[in-house]
Amino acid sequence: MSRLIEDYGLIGNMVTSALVGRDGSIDWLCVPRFDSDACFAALLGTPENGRWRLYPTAPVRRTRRRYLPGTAVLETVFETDDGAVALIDFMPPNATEHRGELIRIVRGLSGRVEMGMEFALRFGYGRTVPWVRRRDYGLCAVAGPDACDLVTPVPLQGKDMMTVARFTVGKGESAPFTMAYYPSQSEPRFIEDRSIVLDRTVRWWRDWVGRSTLPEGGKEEWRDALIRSLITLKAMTYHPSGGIVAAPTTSLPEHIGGVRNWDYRFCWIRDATLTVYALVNSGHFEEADAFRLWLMRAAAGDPAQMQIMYGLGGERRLTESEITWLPGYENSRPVRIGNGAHEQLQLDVYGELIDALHAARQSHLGSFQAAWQFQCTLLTALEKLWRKPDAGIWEVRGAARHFTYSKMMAWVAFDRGIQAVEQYRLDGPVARWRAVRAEIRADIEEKAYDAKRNCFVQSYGSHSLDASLLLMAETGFLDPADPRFRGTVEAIEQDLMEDGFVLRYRPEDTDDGLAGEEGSFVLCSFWLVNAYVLLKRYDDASALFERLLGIANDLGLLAEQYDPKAKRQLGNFPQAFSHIGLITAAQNLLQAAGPAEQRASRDDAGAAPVANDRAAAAPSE
Ligand SMILES: OC[C@H]1O[C@H](O[C@H]2O[C@H](CO)[C@@H](O)[C@H](O)[C@H]2O)[C@H](O)[C@@H](O)[C@@H]1O
Repeated sequence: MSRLIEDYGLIGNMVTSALVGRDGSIDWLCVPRFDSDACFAALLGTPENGRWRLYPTAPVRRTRRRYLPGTAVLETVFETDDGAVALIDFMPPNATEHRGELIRIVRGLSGRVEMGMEFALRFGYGRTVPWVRRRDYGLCAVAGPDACDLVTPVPLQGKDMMTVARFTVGKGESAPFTMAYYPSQSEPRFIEDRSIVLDRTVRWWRDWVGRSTLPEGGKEEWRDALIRSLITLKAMTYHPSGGIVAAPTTSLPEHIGGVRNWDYRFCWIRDATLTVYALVNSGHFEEADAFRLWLMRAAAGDPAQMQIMYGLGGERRLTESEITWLPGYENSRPVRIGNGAHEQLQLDVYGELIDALHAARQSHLGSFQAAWQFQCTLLTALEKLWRKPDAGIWEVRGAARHFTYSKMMAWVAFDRGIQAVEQYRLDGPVARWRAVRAEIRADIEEKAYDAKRNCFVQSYGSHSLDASLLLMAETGFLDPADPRFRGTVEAIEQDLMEDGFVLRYRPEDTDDGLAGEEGSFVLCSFWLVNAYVLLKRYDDASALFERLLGIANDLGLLAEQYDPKAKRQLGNFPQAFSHIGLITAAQNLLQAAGPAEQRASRDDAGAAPVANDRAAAAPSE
């Protein structure tokens, strides 16, 4: 299939999600969970790999689409010479780990439009053709552990290993379809009136959005983009356990035709904690608490065995393998499932986690006694680990090295531990932690600073830049007024910017163990917005933010990367990282003291911003 990545919209039920093309074809759906096998995999193959298409049979003159405001309900309007229809796609948020529904309603808006339907269900990532039986309500399809009903009053027919239909819809009429999936050994569930479920789903999303705390004022488009990103992050949470996926897709390429294709349908501690951070800053505490409990269960046991990522239920074995029968998006092979990164050492996750738990503590979330004991154990493990080379935030598959960002986040981990003792009178070996914190700082300042260029570098002894260094002030490691921060930002602008967007690093300068190139990394450009805010370069910050809003698709969705030459999105879609970046940058631009400034100044959440008090908080340094 050669639809652009940005031609897709996302619908979801906080257990799984689907990608709907602007032509009305659902080309990606994994059931029952985000990380289950896909039953529609045309996204990474051909229509024979499974899809569900609803379309006007006459030529479409114009297509427009939008989410119903404040919801994840997608409406696509097709205009033909015979009239116009709206296709409404959504997944009710009452799904479980075993069952869920995808609902499609075709509504006549004007004239009389003939519609076609093609339903090709292929379990097992596009390979397994189910056994399909006719029912008075539609059809029932079964293959191995999976079953699915298609419930509709529209007459269905079998053709070429698919189910097809032709029907017409006049103004004011509608044709509903429910795809209900469940384990094949159980009974199908009663299907409710679709318009009642639609109303309930719309209300559910609007109630959720209504609980957000949004910055006052600012441009309407910025606020709309922020709300869309919040909804998109919420759609990536896995309600049964509190886990959060990095993205709901696998193997959308970082370079068309290349090998940089990864499975993101798992819970990375880094991505999830940053998601929680963005949600908490927007008033959504429930997700944070659910994630904290998920984390305590996932990482329970020997801290030396803590992984950088887990399955949605906390599963540890995420063995990477290839789906050889799928040709890949625009022939970008291999299509991978599982992710070998789960076995890597990535030191930054300790800092991200302890920083997020610190932020949660400042927001007075839940019971923190268990979380505090857990953090103390992590710091004990990190005391032994922080000197080791690692795979870094970008999960390089080349040789391990001493990444500056990893060391800085180890500094953050001890720093937040010390703050917890100082500010909340928690019990911990603070003198020892202060000594480790000072040792890490000295190590970084000695080995990762290029005095000639006045900038920090990607790893000890290297001359390459890395966009993660944009966070040096936001994490509190450097004062925003430190000339070395300004120097680092300027060096990144010179070395890593292409056509106005930021690369995470230059693959030609960084042995990441992989062939080929990649696009600019969307999150990194948002980090530059935040760095500009901290440097008080507000015009540059707004201009870059606007440019970034311009690369989102018409629905406000962002993939992991963007190719500024080809002007198209790349990588898994939509990606939590990109939407986290958008939310945080919007808050930094719209609030007098946004999250970057609060984090940089280590201000207590909710309190008035104060000047950076690093010297006072870190007397031993
Ligand atoms: O580019 C190599 C690596 O790419 C993926 O990692 C990226 O996505 C992760 C999930 O969003 C994110 O946490 C990480 O920072 C990114 O570099 C992939 O998952 C890795 O297996 C791969 O080595």
